[in-house]
Amino acid sequence: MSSLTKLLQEKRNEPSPVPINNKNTTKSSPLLHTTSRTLGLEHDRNVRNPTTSVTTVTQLDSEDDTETTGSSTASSSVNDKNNVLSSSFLTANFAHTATLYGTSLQSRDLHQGSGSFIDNSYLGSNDIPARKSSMRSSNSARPIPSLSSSIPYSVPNSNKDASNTNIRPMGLNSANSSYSSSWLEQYGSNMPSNISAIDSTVISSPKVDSVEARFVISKQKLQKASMSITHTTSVSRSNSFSSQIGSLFSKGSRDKYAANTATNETRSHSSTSTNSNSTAATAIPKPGRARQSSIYSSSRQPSGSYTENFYGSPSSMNDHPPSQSVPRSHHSSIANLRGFFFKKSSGNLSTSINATASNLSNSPGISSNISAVSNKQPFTPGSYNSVNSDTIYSATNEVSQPFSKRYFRTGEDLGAGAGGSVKLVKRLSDSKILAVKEFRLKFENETKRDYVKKITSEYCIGTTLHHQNIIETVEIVYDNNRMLQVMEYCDYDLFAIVMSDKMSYEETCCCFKQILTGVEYLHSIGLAHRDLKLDNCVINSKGIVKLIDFGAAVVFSYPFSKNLVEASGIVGSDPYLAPEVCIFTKYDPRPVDIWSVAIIFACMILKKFPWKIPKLRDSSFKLFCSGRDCDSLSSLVTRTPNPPSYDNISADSKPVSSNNASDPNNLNIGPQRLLHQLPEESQHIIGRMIDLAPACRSSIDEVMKDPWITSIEMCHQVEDGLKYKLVSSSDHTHTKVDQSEAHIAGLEKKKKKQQRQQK
Ligand SMILES: Nc1ncnc2c1ncn2[C@@H]1O[C@H](COP(=O)(O)OP(=O)(O)OP(=O)(O)O)[C@@H](O)[C@H]1O
Repeated sequence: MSSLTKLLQEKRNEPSPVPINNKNTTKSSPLLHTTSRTLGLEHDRNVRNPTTSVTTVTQLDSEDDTETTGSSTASSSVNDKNNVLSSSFLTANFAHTATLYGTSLQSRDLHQGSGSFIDNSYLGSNDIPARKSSMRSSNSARPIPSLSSSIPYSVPNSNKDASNTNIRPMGLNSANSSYSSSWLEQYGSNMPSNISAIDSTVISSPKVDSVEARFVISKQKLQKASMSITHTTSVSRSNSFSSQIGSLFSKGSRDKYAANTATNETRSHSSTSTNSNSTAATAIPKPGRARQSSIYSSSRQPSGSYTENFYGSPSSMNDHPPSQSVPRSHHSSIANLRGFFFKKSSGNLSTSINATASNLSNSPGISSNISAVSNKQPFTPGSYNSVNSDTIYSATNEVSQPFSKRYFRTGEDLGAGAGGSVKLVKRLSDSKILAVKEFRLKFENETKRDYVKKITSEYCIGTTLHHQNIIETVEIVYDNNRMLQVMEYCDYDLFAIVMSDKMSYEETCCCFKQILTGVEYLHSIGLAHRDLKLDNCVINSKGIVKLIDFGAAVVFSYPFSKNLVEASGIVGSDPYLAPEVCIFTKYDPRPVDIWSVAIIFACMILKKFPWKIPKLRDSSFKLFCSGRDCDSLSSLVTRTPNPPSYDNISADSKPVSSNNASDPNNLNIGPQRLLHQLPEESQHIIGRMIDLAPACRSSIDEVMKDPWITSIEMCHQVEDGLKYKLVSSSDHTHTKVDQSEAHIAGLEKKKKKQQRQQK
């Protein structure tokens, strides 16, 4: 399969048919700074059987092969629907995600076609039929090049086998482009008639069900003293909730940040119940699943004997699976895990990794009972009455007692998603309130291997990460045929706080910077989250934001290696997805995180999504892509580090609003479409973070060095002996909402109640 790297190389060797802004060609991308080197190719454990692959997702229907923005021409006029904007650009993107969930392609199509996710008013009327058609036929479509292959990375022997393209030296230009130009073919279509405004009104969180367990993470010594956790009951939300809650944010909230800043000063001190009537919408379009879980997709990886070997041998987690079962076994998730830890860690860490792996594989019944237990097994309050409970990981020494003797479930659900459900529990020893994630059971159509990979990845990551902006895992237990992850509890979902519409601008910036700090930590250790969204940020009573849900996290770099391990699959939630995820089979996951965090910031400011999905069928996104002196999304996404036009946005060069679509200063098209709605001081770095080209996108290090980011006062904790001391910012306080609305589940309950009352 061709790759983005190859595509870029191809572009460099051939004159670009469309002028591209190359003003600052000397500026180097953080992704491109490393020296060229030949890589030892590693097998891609994610290579699918082409006959069954659904997670590759990079198949485009012939109708979708081109994607043209119609940028820099009057054809991108917002007001003239007769102007031609290449429908190839419009349609090329949507097909990718649609194929992700394997058999869900059609269901997703139908789902979207029903308007449950993309309301008809959001899309051009001409888009919907075309999209349906394309999606349904995408199974027979040609594969799309991977982002990683088009990105400027060196891809030795990349034209030999797609399986060899998932690891590339970070920052190298590629060669040997075999990228098919067919998908760049252009064909026109009429502009949708209703694309004049960013009209996404739904903060939704499609399920994150794609997971690549690329590594095993060993436990580290918990060095921090336990953080104080507020003992507060709460209700839950999950991404499924947020996906259902629909139009939580009013359309009219655009440009409200200034007003909110003024009015929220007083409101932010409120700890009373949230008056969400103004923000909770009645219409609740339910977004479709953003993607199919690569881990859930049996086609994503070969199944069969490897699974049996995995379970059959306690040490098999650290062994390469049989090559005949997993042709790319040497780069299997287990191998990845080994590499990650053995290289990075001392003997202590390696030992603990092995112990973790052994514990998992030796856990009674974990192999034999996975399939036997019903996914609908009831989980009643106080039901931790296990007769068979093994502690796999614990940050404390209080594991002599069975799990059921040490915890009591309060009955409160905190949330549920693709990975499982999260409950509120009380630790009996100190009455501390904690959260317990009960990993889901294996799906019927899921292989044991895929299931264990999913579980292993998430809980191992949880035990490894230690940072104030990352949720702390207290214990991992195998109890009653289920994996349980005990975590610190946070009182609020950031989603719920944003929903309250009480956040001050300074508070928003603080949360934004805390999220960035968490991402900085993740990226510094070679991990990418891949599902960053409001739903996956919780905040404690002290105003400390923590990232949760590492079910989609991947290793992109192993210790002492400069090779980039590319991620694959459309993983994440539609509105937060970076465009390259929807186009290429493989991509660098770091810029994906950066993009998602920028979308989070935009959501916090605008109280709505800029677009519902980063595909050209989404009129708002199409307009965002337009006006860039480039006529195709593929060209935009595969650009080398040539600073985009909006890169130079400043107070001096701020464009003047115009209604003329051909006017480069038209705020309705191009990056200004979104950026002009954001605070001026944020526009530069946010613009860099949502650069369509991942190679040009700011790295987390660049983001953290941005003058505006640096100036943000961020609440944080500092070590004070064995404890942590809160350092609160002086320019804001953190919003507290009533516990009945602190989590999405509470908002959902309220919404259902309102619906009942309306009937
Ligand atoms: N430590 C925590 N404290 C408070 N609430 C939490 C905590 N962990 C999870 N939650 C709540 O539970 C919900 C589900 O958690 P999580 O996202 O880990 O589940 P999931 O099944 O992996 O979801 P997804 O479908 O996004 O993968 C979260 O959205 C959040 O509301």
